[in-house]
Amino acid sequence: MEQKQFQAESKKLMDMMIHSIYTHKEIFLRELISNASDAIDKLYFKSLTDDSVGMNKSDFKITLAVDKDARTLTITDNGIGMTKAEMEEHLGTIANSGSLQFKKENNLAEDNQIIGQFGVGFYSAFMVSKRVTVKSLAFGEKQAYVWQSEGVEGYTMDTCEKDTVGTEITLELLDDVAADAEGNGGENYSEFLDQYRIQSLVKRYSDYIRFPICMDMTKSRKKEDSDEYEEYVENVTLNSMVPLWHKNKNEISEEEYNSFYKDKCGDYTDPLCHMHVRNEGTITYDALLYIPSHTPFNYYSKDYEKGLQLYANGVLIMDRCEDLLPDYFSFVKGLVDSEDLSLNISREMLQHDAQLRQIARSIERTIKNELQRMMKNDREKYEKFYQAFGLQLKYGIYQDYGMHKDLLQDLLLFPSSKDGKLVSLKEYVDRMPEGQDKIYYAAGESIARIESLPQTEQVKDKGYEILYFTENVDEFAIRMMQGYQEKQFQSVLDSNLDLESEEEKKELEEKQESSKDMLEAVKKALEGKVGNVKLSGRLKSHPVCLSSEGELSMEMAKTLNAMPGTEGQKLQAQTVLEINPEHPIYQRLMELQTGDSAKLDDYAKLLYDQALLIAGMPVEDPVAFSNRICDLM
Ligand SMILES: Nc1ncnc2c1ncn2[C@@H]1O[C@H](COP(=O)(O)OP(=O)(O)OP(=O)(O)O)[C@@H](O)[C@H]1O
Repeated sequence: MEQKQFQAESKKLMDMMIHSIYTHKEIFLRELISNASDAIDKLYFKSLTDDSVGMNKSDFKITLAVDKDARTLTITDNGIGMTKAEMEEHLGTIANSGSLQFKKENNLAEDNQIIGQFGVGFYSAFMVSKRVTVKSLAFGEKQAYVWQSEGVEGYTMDTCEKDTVGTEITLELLDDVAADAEGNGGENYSEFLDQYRIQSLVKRYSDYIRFPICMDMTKSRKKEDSDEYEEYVENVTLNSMVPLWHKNKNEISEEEYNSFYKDKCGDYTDPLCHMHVRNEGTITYDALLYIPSHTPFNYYSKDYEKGLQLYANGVLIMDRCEDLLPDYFSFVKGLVDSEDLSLNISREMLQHDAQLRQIARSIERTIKNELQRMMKNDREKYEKFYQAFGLQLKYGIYQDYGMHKDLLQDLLLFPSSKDGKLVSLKEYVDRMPEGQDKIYYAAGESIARIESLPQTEQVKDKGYEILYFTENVDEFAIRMMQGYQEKQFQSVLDSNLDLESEEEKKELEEKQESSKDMLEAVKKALEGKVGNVKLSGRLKSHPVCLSSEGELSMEMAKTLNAMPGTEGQKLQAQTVLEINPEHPIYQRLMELQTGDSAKLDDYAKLLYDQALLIAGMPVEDPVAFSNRICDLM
């Protein structure tokens, strides 16, 4: 059988290369600067073993120049240059990367800084140019060559004058295209002649190229001893070169960390803390992570977008890589830089999610450890963090059927009945008195509201601490956790609290039996509003209280019923009206049961409404409630 080669229609391929690979035209500058940086790296590498290069690291630079009249942008480097053959091979052949070849030939380690690998980036220049001219003098050569192309039709090559080693690429920008009547389809290429636009593109994509990227910028200043202004030209280095995260931690001041955060993450206040990580395990990456000191205004809304910036070898790949952060740590800001990423050809995406997942897992651990350290060593700071983002951690526990509870449960804090301070679950369990085997909590609108609930009295009298759940998600979250350190959570608003002694229970049962008819009559009067009416062993000063039975508590039902889309299908907690047998009202009810059943009805309804009000719930018929009170008065 005959072996055949695949054929490629090179014009079509080139057209696809130019118009289909990249989403944003502006990245052409990133690609050409990366090529210039690679060329310099190659010559620098040579200079380490070859004295004839005659250059120091500080001599290398990339220059950008704009000529508005000629509509050209020129990118010049004093790197290794290209020979005639190399120009033909690398610029005349799609997907032929001289940089990849160089890495292979020189056995460069994986962590070298050379960026190019696919052999396509150069062609992005044609997204914005009608003609591209490359003049180059290769190191060690006497003759320079010029390569010129207008895109798909091919290229020309010739000798040219060039005295210095390196490459100069001139882009003749395309003409602007006016938008149609609806404002669609317009293209503005002139923006790439604007010095500030170029400056911002360099800052955005190429800030950490390790050689200076310089440009003459026209600025304006006040003339000395005059109110007039004059223009002057200043050669400005546009990039910061050394990424902050590549510096040694002990060389970076708090101030530097903070101003980097404010600059990059668009916050006007200092962050609460930073994490500077260098990971050298199976996957190598650097990360600079921050926790803001306040909740962003849109944080708990759909508009908030989580994510970290992602760099590959100091070149920006993605502005917001969502996959690097789990939702429960979505408040974290910052960046990750890795040499180990498999990029796709446009450098806009990653090839293998596995690497990203590995980095994300490691980052998750870092954040958790940092928060735990803060909780232990700087409680005040942690509580500040918790005020801002604690709610998100609770959502995290509730999410995914409680899958993340082990990771997050020790980061939770709740206000407590003990001293009004926030307490962690571990602290709660560690200080539980002997005999207590459950974690008690009470859910309600506010701490003040919960503290006034009659049901809390008995638990406090026992010397047990109560966690106050004031946020809607609290009770849902702990239901997902089921328990903590083998201790069950127990709502003090549950009707089966079971805190009485055997003797007390017996006494209550007897009384319950003898009050059966009255309790039955009260239940009947309430017309199905409560599932049960019973005598209570836990009430002290209050005549009645409302508690619930079963999985769904009253607070949970309230939350679920407030959700959009639940109209017309309200959930109902199984409620129990508890009556205090030690209160004078009990005696009165017993009397009425045998005497005036109409009055008993009224009293039952009144007591139920009172119980609702104490529980922080609205009475169903306020007018009827008010009329009944007036009748009594
Ligand atoms: N300024 C330059 N100086 C020297 N050689 C260059 C220059 N620009 C491009 N080259 C050569 O042309 C080759 C092709 O460049 P191109 O940008 O298309 O791909 P690449 O940089 O190798 O890979 P990638 O597509 O990943 O960026 C480079 O590998 C390099 O050998």
